This record gives sequence, C-alpha cells and structure tokens, in this order.
Amino acid sequence: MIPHELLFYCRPGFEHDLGAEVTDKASLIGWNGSLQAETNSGYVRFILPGKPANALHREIPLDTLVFARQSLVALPPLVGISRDDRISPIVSQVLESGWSFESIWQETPDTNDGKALSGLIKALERSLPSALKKCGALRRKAGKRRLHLFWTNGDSVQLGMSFPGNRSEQPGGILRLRAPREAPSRSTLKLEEAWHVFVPRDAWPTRLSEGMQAADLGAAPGGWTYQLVRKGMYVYAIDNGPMDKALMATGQVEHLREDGFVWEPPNRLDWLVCDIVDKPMRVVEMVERWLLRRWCREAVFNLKLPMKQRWQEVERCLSCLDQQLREARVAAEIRCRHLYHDREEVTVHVRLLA
Ligand SMILES: C[S@@+](CC[C@H](N)C(=O)[O-])C[C@H]1O[C@@H](n2cnc3c(N)ncnc32)[C@H](O)[C@@H]1O
Repeated sequence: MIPHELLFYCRPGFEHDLGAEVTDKASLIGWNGSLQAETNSGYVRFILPGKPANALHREIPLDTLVFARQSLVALPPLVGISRDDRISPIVSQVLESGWSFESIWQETPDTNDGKALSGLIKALERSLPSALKKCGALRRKAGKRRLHLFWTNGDSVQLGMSFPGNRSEQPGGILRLRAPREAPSRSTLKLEEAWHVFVPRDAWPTRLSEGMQAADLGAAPGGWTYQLVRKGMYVYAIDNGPMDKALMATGQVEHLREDGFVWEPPNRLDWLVCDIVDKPMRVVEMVERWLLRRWCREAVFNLKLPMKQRWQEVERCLSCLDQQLREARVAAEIRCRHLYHDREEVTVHVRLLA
C-alpha cells in the first residue's frame, strides 16, 4: 500500500492557516491535493489520490513550513475499530503497507479530547510494540524511521511515518520548556524556544555567547532580555515600560525609554530581538532597515497575527523581507515558525550569511 496522504499537527485553531500554507506550497511545485482541516482539531490531512505522498513530504520539509508542528506520510485513518481489540487492525494495516520502523510513538491532537486519551495510550504501551515486533515491522535497524499512531478518539487512529532529518523530535511536535522562576515574564519561553528551533545546539557557544551585544525592542518587563542576559550578553532594552529590577541589577542591561521603531544602535550588535505588538509589515520594515545596514548579525522577532487570513499575511511579510534583502544583495537565511509558546503570532529568525 503506497501512502497517499500527509498528516500535519498544529496548534488547535490554526488548521486553516496550515491548510492554506500546504496547499500553496504544494501547488507551487505542481501538486494538487484535497484538504481535511477541521477547526480546532489540531491537525490537517492533505490527501493526494493516486500520488506517492513520500515525494511531496520531501519537497516541503517540515523546517520550511510555518504552521506545522509535525509532518508525516500517512495511511488512511482506521475508524470504528473495536475497543476489545485495537491492535489487530493496526498490525494488519502495517503489514499491508510493508512499513518497517525502529520506534513507535503514540500521539493525540493537542486538545482536551486528545489529553483524555492518555489512559488508552498507556494501556497499549507494552502490547502494541510487542505485536509489531512479532510481525517483523518493529526492528532494530530500519533507517531510524518512526511509526506514529495518531489517536483522534478511542476508536480512530491514523498511522503515519516520519523520517530522520525531516521531522520534529518532540512528541506531538511540542518543545516543552520550564519557565525559569526568576524570569520576569512567561514570554521568556518564546525566545528560548526560538533558539532551540533556529540555532543548532553545537553553534550555541559561538552564536549565543558571553560578551555579545544585543538590542531588545519592546523589552519590558524583560522576559526576552532575561534570556540574553543569561547567555552573558550586554543588552539595550528599549521600552517606555518598566524593566524588572533584578534584571537591571545585573549591570548587563541599559534601559532606554525610546521608540523601538526609530532607535538606532551606537555600534554594530550581534542580536536584535523584537516582541513589539504592532502591524506585522511595520515590524518587518523596521527589521529590514537593521539588516540592510548590518546593525546586527542575527534577528528574532514576532509577527502578531490578529487577522483572519494569517498565512496570507505571513507570506506577504516574508516575501517582502526576502525581496528587499535580495535586491540589496544581502545574503541571509530566513526562517519562520509558529512555535509552541507562540499564540496569535509567529516567530521569524534571520541570519546574515556574509
Ligand atoms: C509583549 S510586550 C514584550 C514582552 C517582553 N518580550 C517580555 O518577555 O517581557 C510588548 C512591549 O512592547 C512595548 N512597545 C510597544 N510599542 C513600542 C515601541 N514603539 N517601542 C518600544 N517598545 C514598544 C510595550 O511597552 C510592551 O512592553
């Protein structure tokens, strides 16, 4: 059985944004599929009748998608399976597909209904791997492939496959971080997650290091500044609002009550971060100015998305940024993700390459 669909996970409420993004990106490279995207379900199916989904899965890697938390090649959902024997239909479909894999993850949508399925998952934790090992599908060596069982209710599950290098290594595609007790706001986790997602761990010592200089636009009360300070950086915190006292006592922060859209740094900095709530295009144009003048090497900023057509707005902003940098012959890597700690917003990372 050749898989004919892709299954993506997302934050509940963003199914139509993810659906629009996948449809656009697939059609740009000549793939047309049909979409199943139920509001607040926490996932999207992209069905490609008669076509091998593996090829499209490779052509739109997870790293290049904004609204997807996980991307899988998937088999048709198994629905109405008997609560007395959930294992047999799963084993049959696996055998029919010819799939082999090294690990199994049972997952659910990131919804309250999904969370209520944790007991069911626990109950299958031992028996399912044992049955799949017995039939030869679960093996010690199988190209690091992973079988995902995505339970949408007690009698419906969809089987998906993920491949190393093109998947989230976090269950449910969710990077859970603990908020540091002394951080001035929970927003601190947005910047921490951005670094985990956009800066490879082995590059942290050189790209997030002591003695670097950063600007934090819209810094108060200081959740993002806290992350920069924790890395040993010196920070210009730009905001009319008050900054956290303990953070100011570190001596690593200069608080300037200025307008982040017009403030200019005194010298070239390493990082620009910006969490100002404003029109996405206004933020993009401001960051563009920083990049074209090379006032920073890397930038992380949020685009707030209170509008309905969120994918279209993100696409418009990213295209504009990309075009401006290209026209000025400024080589840069641009990435954008809807992070777990983002709500009605996405996070963009830009790194100048020369
Ligand atoms: C979402 S909060 C930032 C939270 C911060 N990142 C944290 O982790 O604590 C947005 C901040 O942007 C500030 N702000 C809004 N417009 C601004 C502007 N034009 N220049 C500088 N700061 C601005 C607000 O005062 C507010 O403190």
